[in-house]
Amino acid sequence: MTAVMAAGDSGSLSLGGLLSSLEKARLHIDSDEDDFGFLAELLKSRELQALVHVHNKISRTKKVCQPLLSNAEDIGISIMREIHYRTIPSSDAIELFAILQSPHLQGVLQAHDSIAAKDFVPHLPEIPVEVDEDEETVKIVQLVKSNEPMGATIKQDDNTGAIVIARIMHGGAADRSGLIHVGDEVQEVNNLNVLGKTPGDVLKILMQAEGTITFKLLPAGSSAYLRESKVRVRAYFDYNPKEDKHIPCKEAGLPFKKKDILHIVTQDDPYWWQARREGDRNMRAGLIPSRQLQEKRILAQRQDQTANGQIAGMRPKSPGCRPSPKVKKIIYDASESEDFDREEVATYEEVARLYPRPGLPRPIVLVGPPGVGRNELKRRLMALDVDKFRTPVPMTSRPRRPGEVNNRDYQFVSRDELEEEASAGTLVEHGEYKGHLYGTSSVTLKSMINAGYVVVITPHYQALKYLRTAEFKPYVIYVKPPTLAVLKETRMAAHARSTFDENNSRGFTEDEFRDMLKAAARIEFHYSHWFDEVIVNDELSSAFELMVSGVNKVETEPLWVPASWVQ
Ligand SMILES: Nc1ncnc2c1ncn2[C@@H]1O[C@H](COP(=O)(O)OP(=O)(O)OP(=O)(O)O)[C@@H](O)[C@H]1O
Repeated sequence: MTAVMAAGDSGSLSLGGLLSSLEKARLHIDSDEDDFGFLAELLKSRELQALVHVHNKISRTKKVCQPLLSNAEDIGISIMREIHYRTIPSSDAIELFAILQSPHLQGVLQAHDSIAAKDFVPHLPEIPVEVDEDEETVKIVQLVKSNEPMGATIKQDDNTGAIVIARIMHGGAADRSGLIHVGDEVQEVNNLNVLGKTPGDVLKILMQAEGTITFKLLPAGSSAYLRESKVRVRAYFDYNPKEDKHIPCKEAGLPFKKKDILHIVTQDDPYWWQARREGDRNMRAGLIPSRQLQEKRILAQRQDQTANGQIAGMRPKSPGCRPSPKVKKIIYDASESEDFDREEVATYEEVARLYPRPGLPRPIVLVGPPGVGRNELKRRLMALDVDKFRTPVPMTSRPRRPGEVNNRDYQFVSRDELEEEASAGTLVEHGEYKGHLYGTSSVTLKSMINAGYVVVITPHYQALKYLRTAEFKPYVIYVKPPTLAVLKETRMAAHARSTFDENNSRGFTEDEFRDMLKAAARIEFHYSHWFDEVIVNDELSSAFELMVSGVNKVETEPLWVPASWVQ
């Protein structure tokens, strides 16, 4: 039996006409009465009539119901952002903001995007088909060749040598036709038998073909179709398929940059996932290396680099070689080698949108190399609104100095108390300096967050491992030093005080600037995947402005965070 399928048939159906043709045919065809009875019942059934009614209604509508995009929700957010940054928004803009912010409209936009991305197909059980052993069911599929790639890849079946569909790209022409599935065997292309041909031969035929291309396909045994997953990930590396020797089809690859949010459409293949860049209007998915493949690649690359000594400078120094600590304040008690002990292979992180929670602001965490200006930025931010921004007072075991006030400058506690807190794991960071312990209590931090303050902290970068949790949901800003030349110029012009000098009595030395840049390189190498924002602290006023707009963004916009923080 040959079933001819054509996408987009919009002709109206008449069940009455079909029924009378069936009655007429009954007299001439020698067939089982039961079969005729079954068909007649089906054509008379109310369910089928209702379906046909809906079909006819839709097909009579002049407008073609095709989604123009699948990122309406993102566009809504961009408009809200645009309105938010207007100094004096018009009343219409304010009204639009309120409409876009309403959960109902956001739900509608989300539903629209799911439908546009075909993220709605229910899992139906397979319909058992009884096929005559000698008879093969083939399907004829026609696709119109255009500038857009076909959205399918082919390969030669290892066992049978037949040409089969290897992959269907989500949202591509083949996928949209709904008629081609992974595993379908290609028998003919434009009436040319492809039996015994290689995938290369078939590609040549396809390249030479013009207009409509007709495929004769033998459907795969299982018609497992693709269902889009809802997984979003943040990529932690740059990817260019053109430079990837191993990708099955370079044209089908999806290039992306570190920190891009990707919508993973399928993870069926252990090595090659299909994804779209979030917010990309192009509904066609592309191939990207799976987490498993990328982890293997990174580990192999690191082994090579280590063997060639390329990352030797990044490796932990032996204790004997470590320079004596110069940091004035808290010396965090984790050694540099901790970076390596806990090192993970950063490939993708599953993310979800976290909407601002009124009365429960996210803490702002400033990290960066010592001396870069985190405390200066924090001080300026706190001065903007003393009732809104707070910073926890650190604890110390050192005796109170004249003029110091308990709970303002430090919480003065005994060494035993601090040690107990540290071993109970209730400190987000702690360290020892000149024989005295210092630490920041996670209890204080939590109570400030729960009281509705925007907490601003400047912990040691290694504390990120303990802070970046669902409990605190921090927004991490990395304060990056500018180039050596700009560092020297800006700090000298501002008579900046060296934080490496205990008394803050002198400016930074050239060596200290160089140390700052070295520390920055190390922090970026190990922790950059955790930064929500990077601010280069060159001109203090512009760095501060960037920080203020980052802080505003956290309060007003849904932002991507690890998926586990949202569940
Ligand atoms: N962009 C800048 N231009 C000029 N001077 C700056 C700039 N940023 C910071 N400074 C100055 O540099 C000095 C060190 O800054 P700050 O105390 O904020 O460093 P820090 O990152 O908190 O260091 P540490 O982590 O060692 O405490 C201060 O005198 C500060 O005013």
